[in-house]
Amino acid sequence: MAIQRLTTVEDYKGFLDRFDTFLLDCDGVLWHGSHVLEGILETVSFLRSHGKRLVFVTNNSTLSRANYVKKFERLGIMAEEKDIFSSSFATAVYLKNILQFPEDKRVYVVGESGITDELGAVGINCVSSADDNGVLMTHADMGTVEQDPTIGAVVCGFDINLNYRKLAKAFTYLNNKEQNAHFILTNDDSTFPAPNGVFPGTGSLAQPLIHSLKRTPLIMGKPNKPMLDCFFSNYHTDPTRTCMVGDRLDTDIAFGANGNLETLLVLTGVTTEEEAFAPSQPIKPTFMIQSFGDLVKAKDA
Ligand SMILES: O=C(O)[C@H](O)[C@H](O)COP(=O)(O)O
Ligand SMILES: [Mg+2]
Repeated sequence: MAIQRLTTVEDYKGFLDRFDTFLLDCDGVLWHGSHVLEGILETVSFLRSHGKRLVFVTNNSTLSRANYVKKFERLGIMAEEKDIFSSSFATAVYLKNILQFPEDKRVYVVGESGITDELGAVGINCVSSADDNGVLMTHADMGTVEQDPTIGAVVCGFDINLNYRKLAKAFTYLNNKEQNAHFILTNDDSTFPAPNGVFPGTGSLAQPLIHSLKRTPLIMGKPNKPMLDCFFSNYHTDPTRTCMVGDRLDTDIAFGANGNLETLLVLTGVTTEEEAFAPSQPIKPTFMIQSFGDLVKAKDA
């Protein structure tokens, strides 16, 4: 199926008239970090004024839904926790409901507060690696990394303070065959969209553990089943009138396809136009637009 490129005001209006609900990826669609992209605030207001429902579905595990609400408000977008689905939330739901994680075990978290906050909210005990932020490890320290039999899982997410000490602890817990700790990634995005390009993403940060352990982790976020189940069990929407909007083919657009949704690829994040149109590219969006912020021009139609 050919990708439908949206370029004119009439294209924008025709596209918007097809849908009642938009599942919006965040990094690379709405913002880069704390920089909201051009036209986004106006488009969000325009869509809501026309009765469209907006739901936010992000692989970024660094914030809890409660803190995402604060970020949205700080950046000028009203949002409620019930409309935010993050990979940290999907991870908490999976550990609680699917793994039925035992109460006498703990999760070692290589990541930020989004993970520890969401796991704590469902009553799962965590050991945060934040205590090792900035802690330099020496060769003499190698013998100080000990086993911890209370660790039943290691969860890895985006951790801007990742270091050798954290990796050594995670490796120690995951390499103990008797302990049989679960190895979980909140998501495995290879890169992270930033204002001036991309940086290594969560999936790349976990490679030292994947390579050294020779273990394949369970992955929670888009396009995987835990995030799909987390969304569709909490949010009931008509799939024929719902569009997934994202900047990555291998997470957002694949997630939409896995949920039998039409999809819109934006070119303000990771995926380039050349990548999307490459004949060898197996994942194709339904629609493509330069920026989600362009859609506000439909008001001139
Ligand atoms: O490295 C990461 O974790 C991802 O790049 C980032 O979190 C993506 O977030 P999203 O685009 O799904 O909002
Ligand atoms: Mg994105």
